[in-house]
Amino acid sequence: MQGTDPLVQIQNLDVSYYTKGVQAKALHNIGMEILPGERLGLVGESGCGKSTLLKTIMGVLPPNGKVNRGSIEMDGRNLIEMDEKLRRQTRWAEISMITQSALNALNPVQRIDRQIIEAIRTHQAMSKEQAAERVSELFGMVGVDPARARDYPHQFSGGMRQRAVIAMALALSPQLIIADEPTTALDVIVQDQIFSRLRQLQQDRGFAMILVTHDIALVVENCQKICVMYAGMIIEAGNTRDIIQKPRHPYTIGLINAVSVLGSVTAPIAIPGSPPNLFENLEGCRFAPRCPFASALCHQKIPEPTTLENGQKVLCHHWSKADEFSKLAKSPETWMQSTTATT
Ligand SMILES: Nc1ncnc2c1ncn2[C@@H]1O[C@H](COP(=O)(O)OP(=O)(O)OP(=O)(O)O)[C@@H](O)[C@H]1O
Repeated sequence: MQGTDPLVQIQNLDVSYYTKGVQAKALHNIGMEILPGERLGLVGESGCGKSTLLKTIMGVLPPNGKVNRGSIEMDGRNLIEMDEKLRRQTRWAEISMITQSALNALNPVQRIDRQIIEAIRTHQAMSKEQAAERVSELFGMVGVDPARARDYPHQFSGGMRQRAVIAMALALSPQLIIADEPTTALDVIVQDQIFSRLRQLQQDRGFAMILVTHDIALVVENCQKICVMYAGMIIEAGNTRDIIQKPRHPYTIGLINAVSVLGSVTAPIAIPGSPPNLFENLEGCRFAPRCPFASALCHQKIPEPTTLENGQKVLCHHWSKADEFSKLAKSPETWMQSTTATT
């Protein structure tokens, strides 16, 4: 079910890491909103800032990470300005996370039910018996026999462990679940099973979900909305169907062509080169050095965001030529023309 007021609204968010006094601008001017009950996919290559954005939403940035500007509003409160005690209460109870590796999320020397019972009782006044009942219910929800709840993590297969982590994320019925590459370590069949279960749970229980992945095909299958990140910025966002049918940013066009079925190209075309080093001073559009369509302006000036009639947002000086770019981008030779691509 979708309402009109956003559940979470992020505005003008800048986050940097400081290493030996040198600043890496990991997030620059991030703006996005998540409606209640919405599934939003956040895609981009490794190092583009996806994890930094999630950690900022969860309030778990490492000590050298700093929010320099912006707000994250949830239920009328700015999470960035909230004191740490209140912030801790929102974690798991209002926003929870399913991490890349279930092995990292679960304590290997503790039975799984105890871990979930402890997580529940840290936030809610509940007897051990009531919490244990809740664990059985949660196991049923994620499709694992509740009788297995007393196992240790190593007694579970990879898929079962990831289901246990999903059970933990659901334990306190949060309004937002962030899933960070939740199935990367699993084979394709188990991946499909986990995603169909997650979608079902999301529809039944109505929580909103941010799915973070480098795999745009997963977003197409699972999310109504998509945000494409590049080098710390959201360069395109909107309804998944609109963006797949009519991408307006050359980077999004490239990501789609890297998956042949989506890009309807005979063989996947990789985008040559790699994202910029964020510790360097970057001028102009951050994708310009790899973009086959970049002009002199692109190398000099960061584009202003444009919002199209369908609500699609794009950050490209030349978005109006995107149909032409899409045609040219289906040829691998086009990508070889980008001036400073390194591979
Ligand atoms: N603790 C840190 N200290 C300094 N720089 C960091 C730190 N964590 C991340 N970075 C840098 O911030 C940028 C964004 O990294 P981030 O991990 O958010 O990207 P990502 O898109 O999640 O990548 P991946 O898909 O590989 O997890 C990268 O340039 C990375 O090197």
